[in-house]
Amino acid sequence: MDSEHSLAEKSVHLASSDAAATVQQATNNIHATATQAALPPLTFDAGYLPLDGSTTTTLSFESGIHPALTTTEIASVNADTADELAKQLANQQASVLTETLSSFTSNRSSTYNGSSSNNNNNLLSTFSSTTSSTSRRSSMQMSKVEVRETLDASLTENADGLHQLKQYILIKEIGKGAFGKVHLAQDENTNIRYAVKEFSKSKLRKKDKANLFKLGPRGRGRGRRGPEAPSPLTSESSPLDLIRGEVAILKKLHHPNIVKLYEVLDVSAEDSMYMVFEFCEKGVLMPVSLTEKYENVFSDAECRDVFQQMILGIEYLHEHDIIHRDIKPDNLLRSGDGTVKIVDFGVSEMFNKKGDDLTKKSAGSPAFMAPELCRPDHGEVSGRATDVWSMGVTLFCVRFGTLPYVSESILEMHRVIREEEYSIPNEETEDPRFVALIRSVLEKDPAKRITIEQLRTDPWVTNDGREPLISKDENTANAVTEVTEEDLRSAVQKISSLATVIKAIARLKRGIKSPSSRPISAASVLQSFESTISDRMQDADETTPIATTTSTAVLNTTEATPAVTATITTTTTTTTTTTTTTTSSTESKDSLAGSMNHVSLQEESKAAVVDNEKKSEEKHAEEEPQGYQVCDFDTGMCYWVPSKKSPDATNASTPAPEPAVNIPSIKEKDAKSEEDTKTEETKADEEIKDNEKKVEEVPLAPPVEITTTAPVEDDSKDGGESHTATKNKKDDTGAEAEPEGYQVCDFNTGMCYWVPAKKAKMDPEEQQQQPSESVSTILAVEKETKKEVEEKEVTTKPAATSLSSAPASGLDPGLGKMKESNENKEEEEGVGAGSGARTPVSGSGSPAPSPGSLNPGPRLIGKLSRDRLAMFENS
Ligand SMILES: Nc1ncnc2c1ncn2[C@@H]1O[C@H](COP(=O)(O)OP(=O)(O)OP(=O)(O)O)[C@@H](O)[C@H]1O
Repeated sequence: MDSEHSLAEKSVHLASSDAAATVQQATNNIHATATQAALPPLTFDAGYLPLDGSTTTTLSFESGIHPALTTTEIASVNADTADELAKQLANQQASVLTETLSSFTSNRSSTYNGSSSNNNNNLLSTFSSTTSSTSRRSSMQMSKVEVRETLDASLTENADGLHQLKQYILIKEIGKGAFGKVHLAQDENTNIRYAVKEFSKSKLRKKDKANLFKLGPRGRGRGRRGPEAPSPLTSESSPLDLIRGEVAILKKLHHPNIVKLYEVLDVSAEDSMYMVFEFCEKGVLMPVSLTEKYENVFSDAECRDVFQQMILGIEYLHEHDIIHRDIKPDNLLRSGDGTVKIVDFGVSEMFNKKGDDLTKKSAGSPAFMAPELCRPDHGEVSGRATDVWSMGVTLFCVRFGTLPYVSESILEMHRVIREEEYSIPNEETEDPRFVALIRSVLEKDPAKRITIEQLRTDPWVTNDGREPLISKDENTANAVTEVTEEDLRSAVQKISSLATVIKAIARLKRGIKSPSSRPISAASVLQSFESTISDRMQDADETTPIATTTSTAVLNTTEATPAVTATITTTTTTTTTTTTTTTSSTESKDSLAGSMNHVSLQEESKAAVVDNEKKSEEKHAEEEPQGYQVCDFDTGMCYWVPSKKSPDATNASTPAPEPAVNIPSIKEKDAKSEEDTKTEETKADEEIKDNEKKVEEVPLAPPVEITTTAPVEDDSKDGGESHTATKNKKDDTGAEAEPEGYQVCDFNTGMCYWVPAKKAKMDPEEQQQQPSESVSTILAVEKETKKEVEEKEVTTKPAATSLSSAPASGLDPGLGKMKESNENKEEEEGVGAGSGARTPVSGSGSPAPSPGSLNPGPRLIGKLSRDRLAMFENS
């Protein structure tokens, strides 16, 4: 076992193999022993004991290896509890186990508290002491578990004829979800039981496609939100992407009231994927029916206990900017000790901006949906308030066995929820505090609805202070605070303005430390960035695999060894490397956790980076086609602009720009004298100022007369006939409308162009989501020498002409229909890759009309100054 796992190991010298077997047995049965009255206040899942029959065995408490090993409440496991456990185990080796457990526990605690320098975040054991609601409320410390993802799992049949997935023996079906069955499974090594949820990949794909049409590029797919939100599947996508969003959320959450996810398995040869969850043996809180009353309702005290746990779980989620959006009794399971577990994050949404919870999406089950969501065009609503409403409906159900609002059709249900009042059964005999609480939770006006914060001190919830909840700090203490790949990804994902994206890149290039002062590896940022780009582009077309190529070209990414990637920090990253391999991604993640205080690049790594860069440049020179990509971040469209040397450059007469990859390497930079740099900077500043002046001179809404032979969608009847359209229409008020078109920028050169375009049809929701960035906010990366700038201008202008045939449909993120029609056009017109000077690498399905067939084409807008860059950074 490698050193990373050493903390979690403990060698135990046992007198005999019999003793070893005893300990094995005892450990396997810890969970049962504890829960089945032998040790009521303490339960913990067994450790993994790979016994070899000898006199020495190893206790492996490592969740990274074995999913059973999840710490739930380390803090409460101390020498005493271990001692107590040992007594109960009643075997001759108990003291050994006791010692082992306590020593392991103290090790873990110190690691958890950050005092260990080892990067052992994923090495955790499973101990919990949560059986009574008091203990549940009093100790919420949990630690992280690394969720394993296996892409090549296989489903086999064991000797008993049972299906087996890795070590999980599928015992029986315990439920059915929308995408497949849920199985009770048992780990053949530890006998610990799990709920293994099966997903049909084909069903997920169908849903993914359906949502693609329904919701547009940002609202699509199961678990589509925040970091690691799945892209529409391409032939190259991992099937895991289908559930990536849900997995990403669950990975971040470590709370007793949130179901624990241990593993995600993809059986590549079959239609199934599996998520391995902690088993909640008491099942759903209660069945809910639209028509029948559930008779076995909860007592007042039980309701309080359940509701308190819901508050804690939801508070924890909201604190981490996650909105569940489907709270209902069906999604509240109970473990053996009665702990409520919130499950099913399939429609949950993770907000990337702290405090932001505004959502436009309607999700969840109609009967539990808040009134503000029960409108076809409800605009942005507070996700937190909608979760509170659903909690209220759930509480109503568990208390009265019925729903507050019932209707047979969804539309009517929406109307009833919006407009009608519910009645509380036997209100007169009900606890007035409960009635008051229900009324404040089921308040139709979200602004007046009680908040989670207020629920904490509600008289019924706390039973007039006699049963207080643990403090918010304690409840949310186990925050996932370190910067992870996911965080970065999400940060970039939510960056909607072109300026912000450029700013991020500019910062990266200039090696400015992130505002949070956290060391973020260049690789991570670049990788996040490229994911965003590729995600957006894949939004535009799920049929063309583009991610890797595109990101590589845009960001001048090259392969880096994991070791190098892991040590890069922002201070000196400049043009260092990134990688798209899984290995380096992991390494990079580790580096984030492990290098929190580093601000400079170590010499060793620097040399490695330079070396690597050189190698990769050589490699790219051989492999990469010459050219560069320009991207419009508002639409997510990117285009490949071949350079002179490019094999794609069919329009050889048009001088193409140099590949936009000439950001000075560290090596080059180091070689320049400071003086040279200063002179260059001064020159560049002057040039930038000039350009800025040009930017200001460019009218934001230039009236453009467009003559085109390309069929414009609205005028499709005209076929390929030539016609003229005035793009700048006046709106109702007579004001000059925004120019129609889009910006493309080459981030390496900092050059931006305005490309007039035909009117895009856009889903109104999407249209609102799409940022509209004014031209004046375009900024450029500095540090170009005057010469370089001049060269760029000279060389890029012709390219701009070639770009004039950029498909206007690139504006349209509505995708589905547009894509179809574009594909048809492409066939009809015989236009495609290689037919023009530029090929849309996004594979958006947009045609690449022949040069000159569209509008006058992009115009150079210019660059922004350092001042403006600084202004963005300060804002
Ligand atoms: N972790 C678990 N422990 C025990 N039983 C579970 C667990 N997860 C699911 N189940 C059982 O399986 C049933 C179906 O669960 P599942 O979450 O798949 O249903 P669903 O709400 O339709 O979800 P989805 O829409 O995501 O498929 C649940 O009602 C419950 O009985």
